Amino acid sequence: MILITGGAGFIGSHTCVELSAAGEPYLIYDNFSNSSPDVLERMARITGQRPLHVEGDVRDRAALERVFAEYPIKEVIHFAALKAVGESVSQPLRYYENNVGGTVALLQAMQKAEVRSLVFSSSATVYGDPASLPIREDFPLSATNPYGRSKLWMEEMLADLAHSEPGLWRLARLRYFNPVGAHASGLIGEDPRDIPNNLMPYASQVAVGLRERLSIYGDDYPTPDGTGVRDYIHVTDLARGHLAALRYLRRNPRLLTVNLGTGRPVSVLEMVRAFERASGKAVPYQIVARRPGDVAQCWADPSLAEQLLGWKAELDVDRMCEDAWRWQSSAAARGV
Ligand SMILES: NC(=O)c1ccc[n+]([C@@H]2O[C@H](COP(=O)([O-])OP(=O)(O)OC[C@H]3O[C@@H](n4cnc5c(N)ncnc54)[C@H](O)[C@@H]3O)[C@@H](O)[C@H]2O)c1
Ligand SMILES: O=c1ccn([C@@H]2O[C@H](COP(=O)(O)OP(=O)(O)O[C@H]3O[C@H](CO)[C@H](O)[C@H](O)[C@H]3O)[C@@H](O)[C@H]2O)c(=O)[nH]1
Repeated sequence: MILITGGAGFIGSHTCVELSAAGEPYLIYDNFSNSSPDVLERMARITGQRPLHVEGDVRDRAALERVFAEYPIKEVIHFAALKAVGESVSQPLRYYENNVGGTVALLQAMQKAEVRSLVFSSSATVYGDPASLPIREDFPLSATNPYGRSKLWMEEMLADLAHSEPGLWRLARLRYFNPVGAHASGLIGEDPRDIPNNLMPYASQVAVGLRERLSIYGDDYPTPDGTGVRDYIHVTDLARGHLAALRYLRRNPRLLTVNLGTGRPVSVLEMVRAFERASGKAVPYQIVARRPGDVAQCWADPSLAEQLLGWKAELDVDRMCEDAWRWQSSAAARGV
């Protein structure tokens, strides 16, 4: 059985659905701080079975120890974290406590239970402002905000742990690029509680009429159309990457570090146009000043993941937008 921390969240719920399809048993462990138990019902409509879950916090080591004692857990996928970059700047201690503290407690509980296989959600944010593109895993790392620093520290903690008990730990550090889209059923997707920080959920809310217009943060970057360029990856492709990483770790007791991206650069304006095509709705926008801390361009060299895991992203930007739109325009996303 696989323990999925943060399994009720955006990427976690999609990964659970893929695990169900692959016949892999799992247990969701989530405190619902950024998700709702409703998602469990919607996942059941996709998989045919309500997922097993325990409500709990990853910082609560005693609760985790009970979970390891009670269920036959052999592997962990660790999604649980706070992820809003701006909020991490104003509340750094909350981010370090939740993300770093939660990961320490989880790893301690794992060590005690002799469970030594973990797939960890890292982020392309660990590359800071890359000196060249596409980004390979051996590029220099840096952090520009507390969220990014928490990811860097957790990556380093995992490396220290691997060195402390050579050959025992099976650890994957998956560096996600920009996850977007939703499940093809329209039943699960990204569900931001407040005003969305990220491009795709914001554009979706404009298209559905919840917000008046999108602000595009700068059109004077050194990019083909002046707007920021990213590597958007469909959340279902990303979810499948976790299965590939688990299977790799089952064969290889080592520390794995891979990019999960498509390798295809897409600008903000290209994304807005793709979203308009997919939704048939206009996405009115205004150009505003650059957002502090944004890099001009960021996209992956995804070849290591293909070579080691036999995984590559398959779904294109049009499909990402169609699925995001199906989710955003569904009753579930509107909370009705
Ligand atoms: N979405 C992105 O753009 C992105 C990019 C790179 C990396 N990541 C990382 O991927 C992971 C999943 O992200 P997501 O987009 O699915 O976020 P999300 O907020 O939708 O999901 C995270 C889940 O973890 C839960 N959680 C948070 N703190 C917890 C705690 N202390 N104990 C138990 N549960 C807790 C939340 O309730 C939520 O269900 C995170 O680690 C995030 O940092 C996300
Ligand atoms: O309302 C918006 C929101 C975003 N953008 C632009 O759209 C692009 C993508 O921005 P997102 O906020 O969607 O994503 P980021 O690349 O800034 O960051 C995301 O991906 C990173 C990894 O690359 C980190 O994981 C981070 O946590 C996660 O939010 C950027 O050029 C940004 O300036 C806008 O123009 N308007």
